[in-house]
Amino acid sequence: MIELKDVVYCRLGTADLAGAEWFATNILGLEVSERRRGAIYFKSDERAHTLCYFEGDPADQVTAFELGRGEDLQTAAATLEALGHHVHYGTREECEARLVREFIRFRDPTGNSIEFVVRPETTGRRYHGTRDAGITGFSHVGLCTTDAARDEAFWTSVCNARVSDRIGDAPLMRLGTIHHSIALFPFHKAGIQHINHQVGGTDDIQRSFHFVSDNQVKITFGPGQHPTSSAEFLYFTGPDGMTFEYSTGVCEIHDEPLWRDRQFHFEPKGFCKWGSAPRIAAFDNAKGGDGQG
Ligand SMILES: O=C/C=C/C(C(=O)O)=C(/O)C(=O)O
Ligand SMILES: [Fe+2]
Repeated sequence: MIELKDVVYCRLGTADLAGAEWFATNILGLEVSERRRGAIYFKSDERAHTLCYFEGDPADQVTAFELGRGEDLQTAAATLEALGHHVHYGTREECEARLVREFIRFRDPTGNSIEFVVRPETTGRRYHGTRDAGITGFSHVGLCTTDAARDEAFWTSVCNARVSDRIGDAPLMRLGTIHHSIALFPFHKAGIQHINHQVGGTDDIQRSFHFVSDNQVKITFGPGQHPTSSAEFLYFTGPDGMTFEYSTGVCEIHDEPLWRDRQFHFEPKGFCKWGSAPRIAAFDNAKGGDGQG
């Protein structure tokens, strides 16, 4: 079993690095932690970085998870190779570019590019956003899946994820006590479906709703409240069509052996307690939106 501790960063290719920086700082509210040739690193909490935009193909999207120790990485690589995954071992320069000690990269069964990393850098210095979005940290990713049952089995049997709830066939899975760190949404191709940052409270969701709309950024869902995690949320569209989510109040699961995953219906009520309908492609089967994400 590959023991994942947490989701640690996303890397997104873009043809417009300056535009991505403008959005990440002025709209999303992240802090630039470092600039390198062809790449900009962003902080959202005490970690050295939780998002990196780099000059490249917007289809080049990576999600990284932290493993405990170097030995775990070797074992994980052997497990993945035995299952037929091609495993790339990060070179010294690639590790340096990710601020990690070691990493491997492979594709999950859908084809999502995943990195397992050891010893990602932290700063011990709190994050200070360009605008006061109230961000408390990077928290989870939604990944597209072309076969939810197959990919759920990968994340829960090969890795240590546990299903907290399902919406239709879409599992929301935890790695620690937070309700979910990974969610899988059925879609016809691989990709990051959304990137979540937690914010301090309802005020931040409401203030961002007005701020984001006033800045002509497309809101695709919310404000609303998820019946699954109880989190209040707002989704909006960033560079290259990426969906970003702010949420607050995600529930934690502490009664681990007793928790039973719940089944929610894949329709608007399964997504929002307040009646907001999603306009996000991978939520489109929910019949609530126009499929634009
Ligand atoms: O509507 C589905 C999403 C549910 C949740 C949640 O319960 O918090 C998410 O954050 C998500 O996967 O986007
Ligand atoms: Fe989410």
